[in-house]
Amino acid sequence: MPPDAGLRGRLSAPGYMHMMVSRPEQWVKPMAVAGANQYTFHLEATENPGALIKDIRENGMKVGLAIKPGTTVEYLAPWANQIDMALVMTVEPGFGGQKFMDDMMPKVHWLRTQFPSLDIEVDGGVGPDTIHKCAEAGANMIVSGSAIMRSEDPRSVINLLRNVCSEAAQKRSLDR
Ligand SMILES: O=C(CO)[C@H](O)[C@H](O)COP(=O)(O)O
Repeated sequence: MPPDAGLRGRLSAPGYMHMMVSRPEQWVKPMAVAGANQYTFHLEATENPGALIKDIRENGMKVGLAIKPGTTVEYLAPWANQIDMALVMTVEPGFGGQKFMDDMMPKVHWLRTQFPSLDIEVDGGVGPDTIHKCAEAGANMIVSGSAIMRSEDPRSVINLLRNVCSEAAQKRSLDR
């Protein structure tokens, strides 16, 4: 998205930016100016996550922190109390249509156990066949591309994904 002032308020959904880029520091200001509400960067892409978190907040955005499949959740944990959302990638970043990695679910489960009120997102290969695993592990935000776009009934897929997540969240809150 090119830097363009004034998107905030004109977007029908929050402007959540997932920056799969190197040197994420350089896009904070342009995204804020463009109207982004949340800026998610990859832990692997910066040498100073603390400074970047501070900069994102000072630019009026919420903070998301993503980890690639090869990064263990212990690297994210020290930042968890300073962020709004943890993003566990369930494919290698790059392109849609890849196979969901089941073995990322222990990361989600661990984060949910340690940080009950943190937003936890999964991204990659999420659809009707995999959503139950994500929701049961504790994800409350999902990214789904192919499963929706390739469906003959995208609306029903979206509804299913939403319902599975909200039922799991409701169950968790009753169990607490
Ligand atoms: O950007 C991605 C990977 O880099 C996402 O995984 C992708 O956009 C979501 O698509 P899909 O549901 O097809 O995995």
